[in-house]
Amino acid sequence: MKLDLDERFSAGIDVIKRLEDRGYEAYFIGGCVRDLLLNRQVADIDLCSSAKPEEVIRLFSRTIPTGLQHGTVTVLWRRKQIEVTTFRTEQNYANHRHPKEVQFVSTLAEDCKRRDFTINAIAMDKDGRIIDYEHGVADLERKQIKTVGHPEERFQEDALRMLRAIRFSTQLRFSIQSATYEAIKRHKLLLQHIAKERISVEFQKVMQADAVQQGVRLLLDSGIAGDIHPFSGVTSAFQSFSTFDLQELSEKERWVLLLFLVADEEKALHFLKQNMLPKLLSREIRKLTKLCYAYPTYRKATHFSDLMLVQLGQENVFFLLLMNRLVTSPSNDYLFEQKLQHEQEIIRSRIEHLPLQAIEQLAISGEELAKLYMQRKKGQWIQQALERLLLAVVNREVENERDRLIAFMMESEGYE
Ligand SMILES: Nc1ccn([C@@H]2O[C@H](COP(=O)(O)OP(=O)(O)OP(=O)(O)O)[C@@H](O)[C@H]2O)c(=O)n1
Repeated sequence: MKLDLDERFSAGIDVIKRLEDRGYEAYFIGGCVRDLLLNRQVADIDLCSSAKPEEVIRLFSRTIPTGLQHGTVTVLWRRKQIEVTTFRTEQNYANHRHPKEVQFVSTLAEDCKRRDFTINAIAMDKDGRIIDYEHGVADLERKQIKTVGHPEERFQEDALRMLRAIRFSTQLRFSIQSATYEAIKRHKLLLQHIAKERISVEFQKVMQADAVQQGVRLLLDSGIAGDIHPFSGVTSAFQSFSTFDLQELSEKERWVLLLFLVADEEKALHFLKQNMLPKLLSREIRKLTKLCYAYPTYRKATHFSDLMLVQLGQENVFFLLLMNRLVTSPSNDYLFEQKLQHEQEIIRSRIEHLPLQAIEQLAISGEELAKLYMQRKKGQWIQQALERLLLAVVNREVENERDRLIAFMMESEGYE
């Protein structure tokens, strides 16, 4: 088989050519070949080569020794980063983690034998010719994840591969070959030895995939979600999570739903922390999760008071409506979307008709209040006064005009 390579591969082709010019072998390998064959977006370009890391470093002017312990050097080539890994085996495993020292080999065939799955062991030369020692192309066609050689050996070498199998199955909507899957069930406890950062990278990819539900079901069925930290603390949340139509939800919504289903705020936030999501996303999820725990029962637009609408803001109220509808609707409710939209419409119209939409729109600020009452020490009373004014404006007891608000303050108890 020979493929046409477009510009995504051009930097890699240049690097291969230079290596070949110096008498080394080099090939595209792993995810880039797999994704090219599947017509998926190609992320990183990885090469494998007979050149040793120090030889790669010598041959290229700009390199980063990204993973010398695995024989990997990153070559910087025309604003692209190409990872070059020397042909190697997997040996000297300690505690089912990465090898202590790398063992180089001389042929591509041997290098392919040490790789995790057949679909990740397809090599391609610079002209687009496929070299497929482990019959990965047939497994791509069969849509199956199968280890190279004995699954036990591959999982003993690196237990994370069991989670990777579930992740690839979820991302690609592939099945897991039965011998591979049975070995996952048997050896799942080896995952206890894996660093939580690596586990969290794989789980995040499951949560991002369209078929997230398939992934969560596999995590449960294989026993990983029941036995392996950090999932073991929240197994029942996983069980109910797997019954939702998750595909329709954004990544953020999926996380908040899962955390809300934990039904214990502290436990949920602890689980979130252990998953090491990107900071911004994590902060947002944390905020929304806390909100869901603070307002667990507001599932109808009429259950929100006017004051709550202003205090929470439309976006947060919409989120609460969604979460509460999700956890209270039967999973086959075909009117789900219509009901949700109807509720959102009611909220939107109620907010529109309020005298003001946010506390910041009050015609007097906290600073102005502090100036008016110079004799008082700044403190909590300012916020309390603002909230009192907000309530009065929302209830139409006073108009949202500066002088009227001041007069209202003066009249009301405790503020003379
Ligand atoms: N535990 C692992 C990790 C990686 N690999 C090999 O190294 C390649 C590159 O690994 P990685 O970049 O983690 O994954 P990709 O297959 O490129 O997939 P993705 O980029 O989607 O993560 C894999 O294809 C596989 O051949 C492996 O054998 N065992």
